[in-house]
Amino acid sequence: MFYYIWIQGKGKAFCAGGDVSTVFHNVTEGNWRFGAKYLWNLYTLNYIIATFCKPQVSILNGIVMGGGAGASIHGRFRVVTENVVFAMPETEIGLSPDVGSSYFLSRLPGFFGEYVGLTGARLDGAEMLACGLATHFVPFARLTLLEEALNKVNTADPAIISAIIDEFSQQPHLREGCAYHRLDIIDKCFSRRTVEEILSALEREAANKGGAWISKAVQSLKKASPISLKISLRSIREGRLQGVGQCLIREYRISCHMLRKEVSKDFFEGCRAILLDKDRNPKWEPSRLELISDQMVDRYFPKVDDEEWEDLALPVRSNSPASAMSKL
Ligand SMILES: CC(C)(COP(=O)(O)OP(=O)(O)OC[C@H]1O[C@@H](n2cnc3c(N)ncnc32)[C@H](O)[C@@H]1OP(=O)(O)O)[C@@H](O)C(=O)NCCC(=O)NCCSC(=O)/C=C/c1ccc(O)cc1
Repeated sequence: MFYYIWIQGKGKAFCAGGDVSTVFHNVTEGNWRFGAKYLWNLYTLNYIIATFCKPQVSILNGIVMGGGAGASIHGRFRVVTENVVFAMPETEIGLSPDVGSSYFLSRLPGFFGEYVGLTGARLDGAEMLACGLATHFVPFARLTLLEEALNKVNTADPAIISAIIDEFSQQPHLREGCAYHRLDIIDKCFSRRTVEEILSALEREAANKGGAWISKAVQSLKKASPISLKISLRSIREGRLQGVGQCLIREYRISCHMLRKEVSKDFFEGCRAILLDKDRNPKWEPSRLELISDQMVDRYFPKVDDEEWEDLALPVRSNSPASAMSKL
């Protein structure tokens, strides 16, 4: 029996999100509940990981996006290598960052979580470690030795596991020009109340000889679904004051409203443009931030008004030790 959990992907991607194309086909054939059921199971799993009594060691050594983040970041130890590419790209496909990310993004320093969640920026291992998404950086070449060392002690004691991972860890170099070097600018821009104000603040910084990452952030915000951006900002902001369970419940309601195409069909347009037809030219509706009222955004947050719909009912985790809760 193992007293800790080791979780690692096979191939180049740990997980590049859920299988969005399958959900797309089911829902376009009128079966939105297929997607809702999938997310119910997924978010329940995220909650179990986030509150599990055994320490989980997640190895992030490839593309980790969306669903992959939910399977790994809630674990007690997040070990990254030089091969990791991390992103929460949901606003690019008309969704909103989910899998409990409104919890872990809102815990990052300053307003870095808003930056990552709204722009879908890709982070490398050094940046993940600097911001706290990762707990350790271990070179890929040393992973097998690390696994062997952990197997040898086979313990549930987080202090011992941490000390062993430390032995294999390195301090990576934070890339010149990476966004994390300019937390001051990120805080100044991403602390604004609305997406419109965030975008204007970034554009002013870009005009003021800002770094390449600022222009990229502006481009990403302009390319993303406007309604997804507004929903996502509100979701991450609400997440700051909530536990991981409440965050998942809110995210479940948002995702179900999106699957039901109640206010906007952007999720389907995003999947079409990015994953299926691959023209990378989504036609968002509403097409601009100014066309989206607070009342339209409000509609994504309450329970779904449908007799057959059930809210997310997370398992009771009263036996979890304090060390198992709130990893970030
Ligand atoms: C960086 C990637 C992961 C790899 O890039 P690449 O190395 O240049 O490779 P490709 O882009 O050619 O992708 C390889 C194949 O994987 C497919 N793919 C690549 N991500 C995916 C993918 N999430 N799904 C379903 N095929 C994919 C992609 O379409 C392509 O298919 P094919 O041309 O048939 O080989 C790139 O594909 C990428 O950015 N993908 C989008 C990642 C993404 O936005 N993920 C979604 C996060 S949101 C999420 O998970 C929500 C799930 C959800 C679940 C249930 C619901 O009810 C509602 C929502």
